[in-house]
Amino acid sequence: MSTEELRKASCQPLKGAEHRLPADQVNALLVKLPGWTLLDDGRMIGRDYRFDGFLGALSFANALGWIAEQENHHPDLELGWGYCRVRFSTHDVGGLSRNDFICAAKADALLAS
Ligand SMILES: C[C@H](O)[C@H](O)[C@H]1CNC2=NC(N)=NC(=O)C2=N1
Repeated sequence: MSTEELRKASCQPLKGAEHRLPADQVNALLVKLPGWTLLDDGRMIGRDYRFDGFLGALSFANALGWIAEQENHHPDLELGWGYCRVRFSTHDVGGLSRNDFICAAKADALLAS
């Protein structure tokens, strides 16, 4: 899947370990999302976004929150002055699913010019 395809895709309800992506697919998708890294022994992806102040970080977190509700797929967020730390994993599969990469691409698209 290309970055553009990920950005346009919708999350699907996924439950069960059979939906967990194998390492080769994870690595192939990560290549499409520069800035995102593998965390937690490959069970999570994350990216730290930088902003000029607090309001930028807060606005980004709010926009991402709206997307998360639409997609029913939710990030772990940590924010403060100048940064928003985003983490995705799929609790319902016990690791990474396609949904994490779709939402990561949508998060990036919020800031793309
Ligand atoms: C019941 C509800 O649909 C599920 O728990 C959804 C909600 N949002 C979710 N978000 C994330 N990141 N992983 C999930 O497994 C997940 N599951």
